[in-house]
Amino acid sequence: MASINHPCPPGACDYEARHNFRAGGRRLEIETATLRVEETTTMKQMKSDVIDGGEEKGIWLTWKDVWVTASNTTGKKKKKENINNANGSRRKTILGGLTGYAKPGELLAIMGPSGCGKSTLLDTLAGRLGSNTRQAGEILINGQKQALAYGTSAYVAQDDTLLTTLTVGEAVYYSAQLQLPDTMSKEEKRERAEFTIREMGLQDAINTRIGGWGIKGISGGQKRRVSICIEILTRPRLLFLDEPTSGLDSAASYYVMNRIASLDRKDGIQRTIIASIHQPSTEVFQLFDNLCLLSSGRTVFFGPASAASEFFASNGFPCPALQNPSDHFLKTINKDFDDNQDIELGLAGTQRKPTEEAIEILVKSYKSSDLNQQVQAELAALSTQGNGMVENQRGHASFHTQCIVLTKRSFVNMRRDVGYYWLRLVIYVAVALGLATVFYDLGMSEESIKDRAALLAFVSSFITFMTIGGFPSFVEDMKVFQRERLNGHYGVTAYVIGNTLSSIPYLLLVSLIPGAIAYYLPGLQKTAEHFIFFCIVLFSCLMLVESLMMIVASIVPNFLMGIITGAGLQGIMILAGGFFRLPNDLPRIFWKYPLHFVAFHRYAYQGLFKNEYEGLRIAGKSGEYILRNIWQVNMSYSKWVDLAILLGSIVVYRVVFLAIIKGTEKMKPLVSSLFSGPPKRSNHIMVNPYATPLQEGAT
Ligand SMILES: Nc1ncnc2c1ncn2[C@@H]1O[C@H](COP(=O)(O)OP(=O)(O)OP(=O)(O)O)[C@@H](O)[C@H]1O
Repeated sequence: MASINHPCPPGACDYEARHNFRAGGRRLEIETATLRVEETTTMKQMKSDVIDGGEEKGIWLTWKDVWVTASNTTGKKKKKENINNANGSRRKTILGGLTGYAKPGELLAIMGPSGCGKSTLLDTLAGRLGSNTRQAGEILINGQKQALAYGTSAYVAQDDTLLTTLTVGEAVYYSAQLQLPDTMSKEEKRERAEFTIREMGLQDAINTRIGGWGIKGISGGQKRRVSICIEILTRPRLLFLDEPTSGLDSAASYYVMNRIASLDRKDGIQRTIIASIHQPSTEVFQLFDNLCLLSSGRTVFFGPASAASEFFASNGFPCPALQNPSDHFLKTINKDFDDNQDIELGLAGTQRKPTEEAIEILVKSYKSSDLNQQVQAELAALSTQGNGMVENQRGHASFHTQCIVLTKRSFVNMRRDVGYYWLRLVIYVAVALGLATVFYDLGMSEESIKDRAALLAFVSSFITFMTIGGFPSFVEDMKVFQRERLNGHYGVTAYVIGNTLSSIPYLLLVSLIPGAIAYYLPGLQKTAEHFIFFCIVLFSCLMLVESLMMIVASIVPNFLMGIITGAGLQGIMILAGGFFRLPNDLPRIFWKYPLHFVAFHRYAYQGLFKNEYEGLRIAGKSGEYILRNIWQVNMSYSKWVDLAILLGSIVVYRVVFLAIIKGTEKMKPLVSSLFSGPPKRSNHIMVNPYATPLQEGAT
């Protein structure tokens, strides 16, 4: 039997799960052997990257007495939450005075029950806390207070934010092209991408689409591994992983964690790796150098992972035989189900709180333990022996390469995402057919004066209005951008250029086909010049609405709120455009000045009206007369000026989009520094029936 060849390692109590993967294990071992052979060229390349980039320094990360509070969104003080109300404000304490360190060449695991603050600790260390949080305490990198430059560290977030239309291979390869320096050839980048994909055991899914809502693609566990692949492509010196093994079976978890833990060995650079993790198997647990065990934002244990069992045993909580130690730790400190247990045991309403007592014993014991003293000593030593400022030595693809790759990737995504353009094209064609039948063959009667304008106003306002239908796709796009941007994959300008250029062919297509139907069947001016002008105005309006929606997506990244905001803004601009209420009849305050001049609809209406009426004589009236006296069009400049204003507005909208993203990035650290400061005692009272006296450092 295969089990003879794969005996369960001693001390591993979760052997059943792994033995279920015996065959898989054998296959993976063979793959590992193949990888070992193939590693040589890729590893050489990785090494030379490092040498090219200069001397790589390891990163020592230390944190002392870190507190994080968040505004209480419910507004109500919940019974068991740690809510600060000493100064009248309601803030929930998420992290209560954590101290620890992470060293190069070591893997620090953060463990604890769900909601204990693992992700918050990772976010705090990585400088990614949300705007409703406040932090206090000292976080040092190589002994100094410094912000890590984009790209020095990588963060694998809990959610897998990926472009669902790409295949696994494409997602990783595009990312390699964006992140790896131009000194590497395309072939080398492809090799690195393929190597990393195999490292994460994704070779069989390389040509499978990632998939998402409505499209079945790779599994959740495979998505997790794609996210990890993308972030380890450049072998960052500081790597944060938020639950890297969620969704993975125990064998895959082991291989993934093993590859992550052994990143150092591949190129000889010592990496600092911090991972929050749920339910590690015994084998995975053995990969950890240090363990930080949290409960309700407090440290239960920090120290060598191998010392945790002894610490629990010495406090009266020995790990039962044949039980996975990590399961035992979590079970001992998880108090979420105490009430259920009480109900099951018929003790509801009594004072039985064994888990809370256990936690208090462990927290107190840890505080007074040698382990804690050792952490303080390490901290003191690390803060003096650090290597100073960390330079971002990671080479990037050039701006030019970033623009080209982002344009290509976005083009492919737009082509494959039905919701981006294709669905809109179908709806536009249907609406254009509707318009063509309603306004068919307008002729030259008196009524056609009004009908022509109604048709043109409908096309330039309502057809373009429907662009908001693409908003969900814009939001998904923005989410991927935000993840990649936070990890320093590319610049904001390159993204905006890529996004703009890639959309042009589709917008031309959706202007031309429905445009031709809605233009020729009603019998508008037939020359090519008039039709081309009409299409360019339609294209400009679509581009403007799309730019407006991208601006909205960057500010309001929520489907419903974004669509409501975008629709509201457009509705107001349409009203002020000068068709539904003529320019001279618009109320002067707000609607005429400034809105009529700001709303791009004014230039679209006036340009299209001039394009249609100029040169015509309808029911005895000249086109110029109709424009000036009926539609109150400003005739002091030509239709081409209206078009130029529309095209210029596209540039302005895109620059605004760029400025908002850049501004948000610049403002975030400022806002966080405003809200962070020396810890105040009143800010961190942890209301708890077993509360220990506050440490002095937290005052
Ligand atoms: N920005 C925030 N605003 C308000 N509450 C927050 C915020 N961030 C985290 N919290 C709260 O802090 C607690 C810890 O959250 P966190 O995500 O860090 O837990 P976790 O240990 O990573 O949980 P899980 O293992 O389930 O992912 C939770 O109760 C969460 O609701």
